Amino acid sequence: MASPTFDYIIVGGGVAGCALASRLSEALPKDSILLIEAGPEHDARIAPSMGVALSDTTDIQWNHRSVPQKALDGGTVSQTQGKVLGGCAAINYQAWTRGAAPDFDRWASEVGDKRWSWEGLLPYFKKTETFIPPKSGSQENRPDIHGYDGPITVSHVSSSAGGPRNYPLKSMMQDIYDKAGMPFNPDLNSGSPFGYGEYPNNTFNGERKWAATSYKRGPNVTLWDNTQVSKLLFSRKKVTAIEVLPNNHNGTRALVKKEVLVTAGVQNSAKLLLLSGIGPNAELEKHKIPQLVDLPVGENFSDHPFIATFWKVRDRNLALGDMEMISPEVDWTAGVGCDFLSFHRHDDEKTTALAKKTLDGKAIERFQLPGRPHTETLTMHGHIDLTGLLQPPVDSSVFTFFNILVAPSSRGSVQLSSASPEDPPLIDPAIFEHPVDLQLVYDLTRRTSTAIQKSSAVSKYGAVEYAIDEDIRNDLSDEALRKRLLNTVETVFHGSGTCAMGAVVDTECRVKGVDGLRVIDASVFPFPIAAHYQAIVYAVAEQEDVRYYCEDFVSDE
Ligand SMILES: Cc1cc2nc3c(=O)[nH]c(=O)nc-3n(C[C@H](O)[C@H](O)[C@H](O)COP(=O)(O)OP(=O)(O)OC[C@H]3O[C@@H](n4cnc5c(N)ncnc54)[C@H](O)[C@@H]3O)c2cc1C
Repeated sequence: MASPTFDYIIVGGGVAGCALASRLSEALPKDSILLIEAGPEHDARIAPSMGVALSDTTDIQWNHRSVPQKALDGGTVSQTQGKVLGGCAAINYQAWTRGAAPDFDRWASEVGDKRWSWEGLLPYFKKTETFIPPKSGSQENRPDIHGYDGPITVSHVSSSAGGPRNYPLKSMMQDIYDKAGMPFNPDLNSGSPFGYGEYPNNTFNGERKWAATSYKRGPNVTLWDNTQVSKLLFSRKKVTAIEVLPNNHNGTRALVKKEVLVTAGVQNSAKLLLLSGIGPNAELEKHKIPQLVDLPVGENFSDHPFIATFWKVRDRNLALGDMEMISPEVDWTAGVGCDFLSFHRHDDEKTTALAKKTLDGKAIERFQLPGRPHTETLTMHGHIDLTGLLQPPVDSSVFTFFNILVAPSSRGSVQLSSASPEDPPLIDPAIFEHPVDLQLVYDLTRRTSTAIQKSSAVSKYGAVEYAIDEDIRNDLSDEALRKRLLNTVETVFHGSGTCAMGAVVDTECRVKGVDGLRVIDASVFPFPIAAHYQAIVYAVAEQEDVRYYCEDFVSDE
């Protein structure tokens, strides 16, 4: 069979891939676009808000694990990703956060292009969403910074239509945040996310709103699902075709006239570039792959790891797993069982001194960047254990506190395990390797656990921490926190940076040193952003899409 030819080929039908396929097909109706996704087009488990989430191991995920982590005594963590049309947005927890304005302003100044600043990205954050403000803070919301006719419905616990969401432990949660000295923030997506606010999420009426179904594809898009791209082919330095695994789509090769957009996610975009000869010499030589261009592909990888604490309350029928799924007070199927999340900084003397002693150059500048959060907490009404190893107490209502590091200084890598495209990559998120990262997560966990002890969680509900050794229950020393860490550590799956802007791609997301190839996904973040990543990846894809059809598009560089 002759190889089919397309104007554009998009590799990876995740957040960025689906958004780009939709926008390009709308803007360039005469161009042919091939969207290739390694997983299936549909899966009935995705649409319900409580469908696939919380990192179950399923056949619509890559189910990768990290390499042994030095700071975890050789332990490993899940590094799963979505393998289905919609990518991780089909399996994620649906938190919708844009992050802090200073993070993007820093991004723009590091790459020398103000379109990546907060003001530069704001139109695209708006373009993505149909925003439904939280009822709790609507008076103080800023309508000017939200979008009202975008593909993704972004609601809040109090404003998502569908079943009631009066979680029985809600006011207790609020009391904990108050006791932790975290002020209420009426809009976590204003560019200043400090304090706690209602969980913004891309769920409405009990249904996930995600890339694959919310972004419509025009008739000029051809979809090859269940098809994994194994290699990019070049003539001199111009990309000319893609190859797929021999047993996928009859092993058909597809030729490209204009561009290939790699949107395969932070792990697989790097893997594909490396398999195609784009990467560091030493890494390619190890696998006998001829080098096309020498770029630091796969370096600069990071993730957002956490310590979880688990709490059992005295009364029953107050939390997910211990109540009817649908009751007059709460319909657990109406959305993710989470009321609040919050972001914080750590400018205390001890942390600042450690940062100054152990970080330098860009790392210390980023750490000290005013207005950039270092950590986040997220509270869930139930036993939410991502390790899958901790048993909840029988017949009890429980809640979980995630103490998350969102500004890691540690950097790891994504490398090849072999030259075979069928083998998973070697993924090293370097969790908590940097001493400042540990200090931050310990401080946050101390702060939240102390607040819980002082709050109505204990005085009214008799909360007791579980899933820890008896002898450290009241101990919040670094040693005791390390035990909690080793027991509960995972990440919230916010990988980024393996094809960083500035180092691997330019500010148009074009891969340096070759023609006709872009990477557009979470790989291009130059450093970790203090947020959950999907809203940012949508905005990156929306922003990048403008380059293709806006003829009077003028660079401000
Ligand atoms: C369990 C989990 C929970 C999360 N929770 C949240 C959350 O609550 N809020 C939030 O904002 N973010 C969350 N995230 C992160 C967020 O979803 C991702 O950062 C975001 O989806 C990344 O988008 P992307 O386009 O870079 O990649 P992806 O969405 O991962 O898309 C990549 C796509 O490419 C496909 N692909 C890969 N390799 C190939 C190949 N060789 N050929 C063809 N196709 C290929 C994949 O199958 C996938 O569909 C979560 C992630 C996970 C895994």
